[in-house]
Amino acid sequence: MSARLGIIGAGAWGTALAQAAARAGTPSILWAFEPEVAKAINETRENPAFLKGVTLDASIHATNDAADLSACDAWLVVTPAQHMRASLEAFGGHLKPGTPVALCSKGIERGTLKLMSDVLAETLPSAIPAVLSGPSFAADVARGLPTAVTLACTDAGAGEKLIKMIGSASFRPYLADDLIGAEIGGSVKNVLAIAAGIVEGRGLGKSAHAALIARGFAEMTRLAVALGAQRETLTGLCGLGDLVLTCSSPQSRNMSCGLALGRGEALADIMAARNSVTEGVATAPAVMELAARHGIDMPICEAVAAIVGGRASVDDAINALLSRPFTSEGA
Ligand SMILES: NC(=O)C1=CN([C@@H]2O[C@H](COP(=O)(O)OP(=O)(O)OC[C@H]3O[C@@H](n4cnc5c(N)ncnc54)[C@H](O)[C@@H]3O)[C@@H](O)[C@H]2O)C=CC1
Ligand SMILES: O=C(CO)COP(=O)(O)O
Repeated sequence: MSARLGIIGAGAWGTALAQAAARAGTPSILWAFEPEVAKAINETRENPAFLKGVTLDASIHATNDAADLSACDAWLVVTPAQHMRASLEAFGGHLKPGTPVALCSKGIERGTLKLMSDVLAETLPSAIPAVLSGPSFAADVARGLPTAVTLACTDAGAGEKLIKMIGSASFRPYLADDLIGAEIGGSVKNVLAIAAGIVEGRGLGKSAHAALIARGFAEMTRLAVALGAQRETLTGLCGLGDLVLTCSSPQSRNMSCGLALGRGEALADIMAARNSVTEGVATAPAVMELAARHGIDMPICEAVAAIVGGRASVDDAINALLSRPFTSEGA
C-alpha cells in the first residue's frame, strides 16, 4: 500500500498540495477547518471556497475529524500562521512519534514572536520538523504548472521521504537543512510584498520597485542571519525566489493588499472584502519586534508595520523612507 499524506488546512495552499501529492501518486487525507469545505470536496471534487475551478483528484479525501490523520505516514501543516498553535494542539494525540511534519505556512506568531518550527516543537515535540517554502502560487501548483520550492529538514531521510510523497515533474522540491532561513524568507517576503504593492499602487515606478526588492532582500537576510540562518538559504527559492514572485504579481494577496493601500483604500475595508489570508499584515509587527530584539535595521518592514498598525499614512511612510540618511550598501 502506498504511503498516505495527512494535510492540515484545506485553504488554497493545502488543497493545491493535495493535488501535487496526487500527481506524485500519493493519496491524502485533507483536514478542513470548515465542515462545508470538507463536504464540498468529497461530494463535488472541488473546493469552491478557497480554490475554485480546480477538479480534485479522487485520491484526496477531505475530513473534519483530526483522528483520521493518525494513520498517515507524513503530515503537511497549512493552516494560517496565527492559527497554527491552536490547530496543532488539536492534533496532539493523533501523531505517531517520528512522523515527518512539514510546515507550509508563512508567518511569525504574534505575541510570542515564535517561528512555526518553534510552535511545532512546543505542541508536537515527537514530530520530525520540516519547512516547505518557495515561489508557488496555489493556483499554479493546482494546475500543474512548473514550480520549484525549498524543503528544509535536518533529517535528510525524512526530507527525502517527504519529497518522494509530493514531488513530480511539475512540482520540484529542493532539499535543504536550514529551517530558520526558509521560515524567515517566507515570512518577511509577505511584508515586503505589501510594500511592493504600495509602490505600484502609488505609481512610484519600476526603478523604485527594483530598489525595494534589493533593499528588502538585504533586510530579510540581516534578520535571518541574526536568528542563526545560513546566508545562502536566502539567495534560494525560499528567499529571493519567493520575494521576486510575491513582489511582482497582484495574484499575491499580500501584494494586492499593498496595491489597494497604495491606491488609498483603508486596510479594514480591504480585509473585510476577502475570505483568504494576508499573512504579511499580522507578520509585519512581529517582524519588527524580532528586529528590535536583535538590533536589526529593517526600515521597509518598519514602514509596512506602521501603515498596517495605523501609525503612519502611506505618504508619511514613503517620505520617512526617502528622508533616511545615505549609507553604505553593505550596512
Ligand atoms: N495560497 C498560496 O498560494 C500559498 C499560501 N501559502 C501559505 O499557506 C498558508 C495558508 O494559506 P492558504 O491556504 O492560501 O489559505 P486561504 O487564504 O486559501 O484560506 C484561509 C484558510 O484559513 C483557515 N482558517 C480560517 N480560520 C481558521 C481558524 N480559526 N483555525 C484554523 N484555520 C482557519 C481556513 O479554513 C482556510 O484553510 C498561509 O500561511 C500562506 O502564507 C504558502 C504558499 C502558497
Ligand atoms: O506565498 C505565496 C507564493 O509563494 C503566496 O503569496 P500570497 O500569500 O501573498 O498570495
